[in-house]
Amino acid sequence: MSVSRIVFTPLNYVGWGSLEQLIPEVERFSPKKILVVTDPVLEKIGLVQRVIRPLTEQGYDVYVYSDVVPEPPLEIGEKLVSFTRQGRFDMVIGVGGGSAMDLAKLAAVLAVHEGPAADYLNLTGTKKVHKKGLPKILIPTTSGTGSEVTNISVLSLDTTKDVVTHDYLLADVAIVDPELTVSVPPRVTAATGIDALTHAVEAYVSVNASPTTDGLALQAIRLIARSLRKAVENGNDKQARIDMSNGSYLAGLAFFNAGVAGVHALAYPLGGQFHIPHGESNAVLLPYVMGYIRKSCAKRMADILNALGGNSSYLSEEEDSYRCVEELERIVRDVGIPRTLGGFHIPETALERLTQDAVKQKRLLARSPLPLLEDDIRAIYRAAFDGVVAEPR
Ligand SMILES: NC(=O)c1ccc[n+]([C@@H]2O[C@H](COP(=O)([O-])OP(=O)(O)OC[C@H]3O[C@@H](n4cnc5c(N)ncnc54)[C@H](O)[C@@H]3O)[C@@H](O)[C@H]2O)c1
Ligand SMILES: [Fe+2]
Repeated sequence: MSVSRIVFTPLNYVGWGSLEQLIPEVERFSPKKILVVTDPVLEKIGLVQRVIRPLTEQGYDVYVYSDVVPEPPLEIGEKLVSFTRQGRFDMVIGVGGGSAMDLAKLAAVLAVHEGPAADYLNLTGTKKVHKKGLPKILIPTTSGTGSEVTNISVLSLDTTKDVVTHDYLLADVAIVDPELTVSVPPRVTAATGIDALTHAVEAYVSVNASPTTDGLALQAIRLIARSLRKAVENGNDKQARIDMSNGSYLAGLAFFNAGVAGVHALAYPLGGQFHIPHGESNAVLLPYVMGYIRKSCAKRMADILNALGGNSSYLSEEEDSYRCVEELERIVRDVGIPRTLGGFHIPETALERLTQDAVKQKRLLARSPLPLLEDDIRAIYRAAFDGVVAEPR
């Protein structure tokens, strides 16, 4: 019998208008000096002001740090950590997509540790996080990463990505208000939505999946399949935004506990080497990775096909796993993300380096239902370059 270790964020508010819970939650911690971590776009469009105005009106001392960039490089994380240590803040609020929330967590935790953030990286670091850090509230403005409920902070390195991860990086409070996502432009809606879908799909087929994460993942897939296209077509579609917020949140809870695997392992080098946004890197690889591994998890792929609302054969799991890959391909195409590496101007000569970097993501690869070795990874990148799903192994 296997035992699943399940961890959730202690308190989550999810729903249209849930931002109203911010003040009472901040009050619980009685902070004297609050750091808000965000990005310049959110400041420019007035979203950050909307979040912090009630705080300043209540007399809180709030400092806005808005130098976060998408797919934040380690150096930006280092700068923010130094700034947080010097600023003597006693609470951190992350407002934004995964990029801002990831840095908010990192800053809150490393504020009470010593040495550079690089020392705490999973692949190359030598130190371990051992203290909880400052209280933190995370408020997503995209429906994608699920970072508001995970214990991971992702940082971009020269050619790939690495993470700082510990349960102390979990938010004290997550506030998931779909109203904050209405302004997300279509291409970002598409990419972040496929990221969330990938979290749910990879969690469902993960070797660490459990009945708890299965329920979360399948419901996430249902909500995303029903509403992602609508949210991309019309950002003001309230029900579609609500579904996507719930879907990405549920997918976050699922993958944080079951793990993501091959799609993310192969996507990280695309982000690192070619600066492709995280969701788009996942989107372009999703059908090719799932097509390659589908025989190792055919029953589960058949379940995913059902959750996607796809056309089940009701005859053969093998046939349905194939149909599932087709359905995933269709969603990626419908939301307008390029379907081959060539669509991102990645040359054939890059495939070997991508392979060598993906091989290093052992933590992720270990959760694939089909063990993915170097030759498998090479074959999947080749398939994504050629635009033809490879024969499953
Ligand atoms: N911690 C985790 O568990 C986890 C999981 C998956 C991905 N990630 C990481 O998260 C990062 C990606 O996060 P993301 O996909 O949310 O994108 P992002 O945070 O990089 O944001 C993408 C763009 O959308 C803009 N944006 C965000 N919200 C907006 C809004 N409401 N209106 C208008 N524009 C808005 C941002 O300003 C930015 O330009 C990557 O670094 C990725 O590796 C983390
Ligand atoms: Fe992701």
